[in-house]
Amino acid sequence: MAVILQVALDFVDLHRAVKVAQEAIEGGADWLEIGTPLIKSEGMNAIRHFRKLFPAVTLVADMKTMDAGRTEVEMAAKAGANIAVVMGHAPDSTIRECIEAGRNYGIKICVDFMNDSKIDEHITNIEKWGADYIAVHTAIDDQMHGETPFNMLQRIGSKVKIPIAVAGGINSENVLDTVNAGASVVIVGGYITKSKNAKVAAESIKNAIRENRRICTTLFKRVTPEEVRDALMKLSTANISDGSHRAEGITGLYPIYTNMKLLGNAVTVRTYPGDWAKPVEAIDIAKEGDIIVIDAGGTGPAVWGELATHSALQKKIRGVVIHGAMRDVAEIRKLNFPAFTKMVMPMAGEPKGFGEINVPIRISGIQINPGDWIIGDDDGLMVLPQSEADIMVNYGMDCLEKENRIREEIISEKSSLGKVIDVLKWEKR
Ligand SMILES: O=C([C@H](O)CO)[C@H](O)[C@H](O)COP(=O)(O)O
Repeated sequence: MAVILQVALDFVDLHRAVKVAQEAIEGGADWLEIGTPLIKSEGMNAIRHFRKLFPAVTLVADMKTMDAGRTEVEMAAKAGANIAVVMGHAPDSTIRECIEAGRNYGIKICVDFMNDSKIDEHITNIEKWGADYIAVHTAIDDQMHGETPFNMLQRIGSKVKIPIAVAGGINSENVLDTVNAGASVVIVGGYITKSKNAKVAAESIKNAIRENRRICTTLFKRVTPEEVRDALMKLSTANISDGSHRAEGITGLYPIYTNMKLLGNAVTVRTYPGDWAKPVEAIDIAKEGDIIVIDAGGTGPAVWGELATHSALQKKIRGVVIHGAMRDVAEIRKLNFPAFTKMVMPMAGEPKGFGEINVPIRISGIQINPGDWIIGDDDGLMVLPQSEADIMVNYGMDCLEKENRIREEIISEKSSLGKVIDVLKWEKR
């Protein structure tokens, strides 16, 4: 049996979901999923709308039912859905009610095991009760923490007789793994809905399956801690801030030239105003790829200049951040050495040797620990604690991907941000 491509329309706005659905169907998508966010935003009217626009397409209502199974399945069925989703975590009575109601109203039922440890012991019952599909699903939020549905799918693939659907970060690179592990329905959300061209994205999923090959993608995949540097190269400080619930960055320091990308792990220095001994010693301690982050009390005299920069370049240090002052800025610009500073002045201090290297420091209220990731660009500086960097990067990537799609919609439809995201509708009341 051919593998079915189900496109998960996880939008909050109907018009955007419709546009992606049209593109995806052109690209060969088989089923359309009215995603949970869309159902929460628009209710059953979303299903009615899609039924009218796509009369012949199988519509999946991702209700994520947890209770009142009969009522929710009846609503979805009467609105025009062909399949409704109940959670594997729901009480057994709710799952059974959904299955019964499904039979009564002529709609199929998919039991969604989202990161569910109960799945192994539950499968036999679910099949016995008459569910039509089982879904193995990794939540979007868990994907950001590096989780995937592949292990669970591998484990249960051979045990299940009814068709298995799989969801959670599926893209053109990994879709083959899901098919090889026994998935009959591949549920693809972000890879298609955030693509600049959903038709091309749907086609590449279909091609990967048909041609039994991995089609590489640089976006729409989450990173491990080892992959943080490469991913940060693609991101801006704004992406990181957005992804971390509008997290604040270091404020009051500025890049000495524009179009700069500062990226590396912090070697921290606490020194006294004008005392450049520890900053210079830190150059000998830092490794290739590091950034020296200096707290010099936010004032002059300068603790960094051209000779320090030449030394840093010898060691392939990626840049410097100074809560204090630097000098020789024209030369440092010519050397293309990324530097952020609070002040610029000609007067240097002297090397007294006070302070410490690689201790926690605070600049503008933001704590920086040795080893933290520092990213800087024209918008400012963000600090990513080492233990959370992969998660912050993954949420930042999600923001970048969403923005890419919105930008494309603005340009291709000669529209505006306000119209595309329906800003009036979402103003706070
Ligand atoms: O069902 C989904 C999620 O719970 C939000 O409603 C997604 O549609 C599903 O995970 C597929 O999306 P991607 O993981 O972005 O492919």
